[in-house]
Amino acid sequence: MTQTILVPATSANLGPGFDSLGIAVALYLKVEIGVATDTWQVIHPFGATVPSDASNLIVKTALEVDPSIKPHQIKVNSEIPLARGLGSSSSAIVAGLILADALGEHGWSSKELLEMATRIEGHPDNVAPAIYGDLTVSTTVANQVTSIKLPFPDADLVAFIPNYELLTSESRAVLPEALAYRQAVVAGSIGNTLVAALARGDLAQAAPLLEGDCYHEPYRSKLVPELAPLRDFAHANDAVVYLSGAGPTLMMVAPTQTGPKLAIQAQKLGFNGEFVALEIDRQGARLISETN
Ligand SMILES: Nc1ncnc2c1ncn2[C@@H]1O[C@H](COP(=O)(O)OP(=O)(O)OP(=O)(O)O)[C@@H](O)[C@H]1O
Ligand SMILES: N[C@@H](CCO)C(=O)O
Repeated sequence: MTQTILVPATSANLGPGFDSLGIAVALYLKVEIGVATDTWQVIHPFGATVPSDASNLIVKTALEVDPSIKPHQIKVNSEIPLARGLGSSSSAIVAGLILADALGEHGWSSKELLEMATRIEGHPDNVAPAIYGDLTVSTTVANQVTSIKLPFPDADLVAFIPNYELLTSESRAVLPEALAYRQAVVAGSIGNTLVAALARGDLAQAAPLLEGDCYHEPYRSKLVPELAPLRDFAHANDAVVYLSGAGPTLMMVAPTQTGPKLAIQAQKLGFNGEFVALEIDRQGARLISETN
């Protein structure tokens, strides 16, 4: 029997939903569980900077939650670019948890996976949609993670994926230590109203709120100089843009049936990167077992 773990990419924040909102998109991390070996062997396409032994993030995560699992060869293929704001580290963490679940035969629930993944990643906005699929609204209160899955409204998504990396740690380092009370109240109210509009499937009301963030985009825009000109382009085409996760990917949200054409037009802007039309993944992470 062959077992393959499939985990979608994710796009977090959606503007004012900092560290809380996220969507799953149809780019996948695929991990095939191979034969048992003496030491962990990870065959992957990422080059020398990503480890191929037990210190690889996928295996490290698996061993953190179940140190008793035996070494295997695992084969990794990925459509998710690293350090671009499409949740590559969260997908790797979720894949590691499912690897430990499969090898340790634990039968963990999605909620158990969510709790472990949030503890390891530090915030639930990417790991929740990676596990559940679609749009998730999440928070942690008194060490308890709550995540609500909602259908993201009908819309087309076009990601601008720059040719440069931006590590989450670097992008968090430019954020302020504190927000003034009044500013925090406004920021929260924009996020709340966005969630209500998304829950109603009302893209027209959600669109300006997706651009209403006060928590992180004002501080991070200097790291992603394409944000302002892409917003101008988007507005001329009935679309809006938010910084995906910690960046540098920018996500355009556009009316249905317009995404592929918008991606072709936007490519002509001459930015240093690629425009990709993306679908929402409605299902989330899964383990596929096939008999040979
Ligand atoms: N499949 C993988 N296998 C091993 N390590 C990985 C894998 N995917 C990501 N990583 C590690 O995670 C790092 C990227 O994590 P980081 O949190 O900076 O960005 P991201 O998760 O892609 O973006 P964001 O969190 O903003 O959506 C990579 O540089 C690599 O070290
Ligand atoms: N909410 C996180 C996502 C990236 O891990 C951030 O914007 O820093």
